[in-house]
Amino acid sequence: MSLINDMEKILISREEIQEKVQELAGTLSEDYKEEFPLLVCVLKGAMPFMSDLVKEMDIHLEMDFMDVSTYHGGTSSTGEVKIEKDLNTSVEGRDILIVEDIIDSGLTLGYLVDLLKYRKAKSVKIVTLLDKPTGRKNGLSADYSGFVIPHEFVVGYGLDYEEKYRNLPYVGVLKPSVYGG
Ligand SMILES: O=P(O)(O)OC[C@H]1O[C@H](OP(=O)(O)OP(=O)(O)O)[C@H](O)[C@@H]1O
Ligand code: HPA
Ligand SMILES: [Mg+2]
Repeated sequence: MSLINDMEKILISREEIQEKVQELAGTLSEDYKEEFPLLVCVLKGAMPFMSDLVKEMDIHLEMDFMDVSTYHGGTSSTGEVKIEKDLNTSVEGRDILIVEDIIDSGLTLGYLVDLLKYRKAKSVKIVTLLDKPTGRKNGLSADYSGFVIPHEFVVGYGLDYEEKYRNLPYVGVLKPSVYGG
């Protein structure tokens, strides 16, 4: 038994991810070489991306972690977000790079960007591995983006279905039978 048996298809292979992470890290290292950026990993999904990205960045940087949950429920989609774990570092005057696995509705990041600006960050930028523009409920866009993906629910490389599949080294779409269909 292998987890790959649960996949309908692989959208992005391990090799394609590795190549893209190196490319993004190179660009970021160039753009931030004069700064001492604070990389903010949005738990839990961005953990594998953050881990691989920082190892390819050849500049001084600081890391911190934040865990937020977004309430999409009810009839409103106001992007109300609850902070489950806050940063340990002050962002005032800092150049912040938010590291995300995916931007879908944009509500999580919309909230985070506003919060970090309110806390007087010098700059706030976003790097995301995946961008699903068809899901967007606000005008949010990433400053650095790996792959634009179609309107499908994806798992792997940090992304979960019921907390599972985050450990896959690739990004894929599950077979309908996995959802109990
Ligand atoms: O653009 P959005 O519609 O807000 O969706 C994107 C966010 O949703 C997922 O996280 P989730 O809140 O499910 O938590 P997790 O990272 O712990 O899986 C994903 O990791 C992003 O953080
Ligand atoms: N997969 C897993 N988690 C997600 C997704 C997705 O496509 N979009 C937002 N959170
Ligand atoms: Mg997340």
